[in-house]
Amino acid sequence: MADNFSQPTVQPPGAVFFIFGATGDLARRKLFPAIYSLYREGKLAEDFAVIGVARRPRTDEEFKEDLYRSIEEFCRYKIDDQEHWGRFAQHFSYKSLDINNVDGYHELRELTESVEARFGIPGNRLFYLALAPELFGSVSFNLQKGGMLDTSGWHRLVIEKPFGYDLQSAQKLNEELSQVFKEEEIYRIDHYLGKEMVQNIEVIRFANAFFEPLWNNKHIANVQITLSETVGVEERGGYYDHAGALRDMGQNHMLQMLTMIAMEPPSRLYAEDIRDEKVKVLRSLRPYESVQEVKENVVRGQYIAGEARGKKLPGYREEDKVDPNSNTETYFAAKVFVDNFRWAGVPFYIRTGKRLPVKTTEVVVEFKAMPTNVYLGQKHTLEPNLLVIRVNPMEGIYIKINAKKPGSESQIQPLAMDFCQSCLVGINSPEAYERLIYDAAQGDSTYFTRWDEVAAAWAFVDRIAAAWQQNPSDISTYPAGSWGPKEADELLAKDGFHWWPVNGQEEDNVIWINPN
Ligand SMILES: NC(=O)C1=CN([C@@H]2O[C@H](COP(=O)(O)OP(=O)(O)OC[C@H]3O[C@@H](n4cnc5c(N)ncnc54)[C@H](OP(=O)(O)O)[C@@H]3O)[C@@H](O)[C@H]2O)C=CC1
Ligand SMILES: O=C1O[C@H](COP(=O)(O)O)[C@@H](O)[C@H](O)[C@H]1O
Repeated sequence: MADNFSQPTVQPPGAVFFIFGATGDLARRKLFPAIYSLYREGKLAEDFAVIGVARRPRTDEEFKEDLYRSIEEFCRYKIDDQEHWGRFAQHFSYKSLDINNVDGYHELRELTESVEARFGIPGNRLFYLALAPELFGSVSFNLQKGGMLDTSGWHRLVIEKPFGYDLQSAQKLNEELSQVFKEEEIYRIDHYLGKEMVQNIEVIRFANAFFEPLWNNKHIANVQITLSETVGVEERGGYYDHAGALRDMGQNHMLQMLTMIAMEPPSRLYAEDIRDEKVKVLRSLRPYESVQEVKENVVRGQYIAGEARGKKLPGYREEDKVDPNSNTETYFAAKVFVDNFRWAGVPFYIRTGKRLPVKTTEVVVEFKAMPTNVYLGQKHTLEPNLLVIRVNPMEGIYIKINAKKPGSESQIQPLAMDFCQSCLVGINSPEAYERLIYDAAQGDSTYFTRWDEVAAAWAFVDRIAAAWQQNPSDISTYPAGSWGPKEADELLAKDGFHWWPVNGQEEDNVIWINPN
């Protein structure tokens, strides 16, 4: 079955990939495995090289040992052919460098020129900054001063989130970067945009006559976007305690998913056309005008000690590198409106949190009730139709409809017609970072965020953060392993709705039709 999904491979032009932060967590868990998967699938030819950069001393051999371990542990492909591994690993070298030290870049340049000559690479350079954001400005200036951009090939800068802490700091960062790189050379990562099913939202919407005519306020009652995680803050307490759920997930992944659901069809499938439509959605978000409006529409919470799957879990304030008096939110839910013709009056409910019962990312589109329920006389309340897009870790879509219960006179039964993509593709579904690294090497910026999108998202989020700042300790709590503060349920109940159980759980009355 998996063959149905295979497609011809186009290899990007030869380039050197610089991983700044090559000894860090992101490189180890995501970037090296993604590069290996691309190579395994023939999506990288032999004319590429990777230069890892960080301060720690490493010989090339030690670096390759780190690489090997990272792939063994985190890659969806296992290393099963040592000769093939040798061919892959020869493309990697390491340079120990403090990125604030401009003199070191001359040595980096010499190393780069030698690998370019060795692999026949025509001066194309992709700089991936897997670094703390405070270093982004400095590394770009030093790349320029150190002569790393003096080549006839292209230069691209790939930067990780968070892009700033608020609109003001994001603007400052953007000004620094734009002194060295043009907007079209900057690839701002939001790894959710690299996820198969997030990209599929576009196709489901614009390639199906079933959905697009109904995709508006006449037919849709509400949209729910859930990004729930079972993990706590793990080793990232220092970063997270400063950021919180709103900045860590809300400003980027959640609003980006919302734009994919709400945007108008682009005139062509070009990066700028799609990004133009997305930014219009962000500009149409209704801003909260007062602290009171934020309180009425946005819920924040922090997990306290609890239990999941028989395991006791600590509260957020007991986590490593977290302030024991912290008021940082580990959960938020919001009611958001997109004030345009298509969506006027339709609430978008978004929620995310750490230490929730299930790891899932899911979009539920709830359709309005039929104009008249002709079955009412027979005491039937009709369930609303749902379109559910499962993003992560299960991938697929299902639609929930009402049908006659077989054999009964007129009893009505909800049916969920389920297309489980991950059941078909299994482990062959590419990781988001594979797609994004490949796209950046191809020069395709469709699934990267443009500066005006980032700025509009910060402008929206900053108002919430500012209102919270007025009353930092006004935060609800929820036991680790639960579905978050009860206020998040009340947010929907006030409008006559409820959160749909993720993965269709707890819905005993539904018959599932799953052809897999
Ligand atoms: N880890 C993750 O899952 C995710 C991370 N991110 C973002 O990715 C970026 C990197 O995160 P992560 O890998 O977790 O961070 P780590 O702290 O694990 O790694 C940071 C890296 O930066 C290097 N470094 C720090 N200072 C310097 C310096 N002055 N000169 C050269 N290298 C330096 C470190 O190496 P050394 O100490 O050897 O110098 C290390 O390789 C951050 O922006 C983070 O927010 C985003 C999403 C998810
Ligand atoms: O960007 C981030 O995303 C992860 C969740 O990503 P997923 O692909 O596993 O759903 C989150 O854990 C992390 O806090 C955040 O920085």
